[in-house]
Amino acid sequence: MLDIVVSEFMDEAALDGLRSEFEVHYDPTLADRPRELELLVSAARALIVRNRTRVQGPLLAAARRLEVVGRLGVGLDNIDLDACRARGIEVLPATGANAVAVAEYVIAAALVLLRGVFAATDAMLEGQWPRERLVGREAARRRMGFVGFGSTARQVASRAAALGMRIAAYDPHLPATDPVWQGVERHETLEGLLAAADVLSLHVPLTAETRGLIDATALSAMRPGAVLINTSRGGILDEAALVEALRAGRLAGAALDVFATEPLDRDTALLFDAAPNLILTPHIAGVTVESNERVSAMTAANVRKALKRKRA
Ligand SMILES: O=C(O)[C@H](O)COP(=O)(O)O
Repeated sequence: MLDIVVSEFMDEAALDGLRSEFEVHYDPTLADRPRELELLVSAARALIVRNRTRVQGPLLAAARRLEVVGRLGVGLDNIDLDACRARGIEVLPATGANAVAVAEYVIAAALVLLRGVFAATDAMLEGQWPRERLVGREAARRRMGFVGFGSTARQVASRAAALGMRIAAYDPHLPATDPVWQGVERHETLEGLLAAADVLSLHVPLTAETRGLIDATALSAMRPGAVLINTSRGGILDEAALVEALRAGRLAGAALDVFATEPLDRDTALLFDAAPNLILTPHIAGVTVESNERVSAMTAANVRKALKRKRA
């Protein structure tokens, strides 16, 4: 009898651990074949996903034996949490396991965007020597602003502080008395943070409260010449308004790892085409060799424990 279906990529060692105790069906392309996935999940006690599998509507309706969803990551916006709760299906994210990977991505992006020297190879091979055009900015003493100051943002902040950056954040869900605010400029309003940050990094989940949070008005409230990094979720940022701010030169650059539609649809690709100083990556900030091992091991352990507990 099938115990666990894994519909997106997962580390082999963690899979082998699960296979030693359970019947596992692993196919990292299943997220793109929802009908087949529904059929498989109808017999399974557990489902392990990343961010592409829509654990909602028809999939949940088909999943009659489902007891546990293991999430190889932290974002839960692809999962209908209310429906899972109502059915008694546990949803288990890999909390914290990819935070270092995201933090290193954000720091790298901040340095690349501020310095602006790392796209000169083509010009140099053409015989140019564009030194004056490539005089960039230092991170030290600039202000890194965080929208959302949870554990991933704090991993970024400690690294940014080590570079000599000032740390500022807006997080209405963290009480002012929380010790994490020590040494951090705490902003009561989003507008206050936007006006202060030289580098703005987004670290909030996609919820009804955060959808469209960084819209045209928010972007126009940012410091002229600031740069923006989004590793949270695409729906939080108005992509068209960002491109407009980049083209107008109000913002100096952006790095986007997450998008309203993933992979990019044709219209979004056209929108982003040739936008100045825009770095695009395919939802990979949280995925490194090491984080994939940690996330997979944590998820395997979470699912194993839940299945054993439920059987007992
Ligand atoms: O939510 C997350 O942690 C990110 O989406 C990365 O995880 P994923 O690759 O599993 O989506």
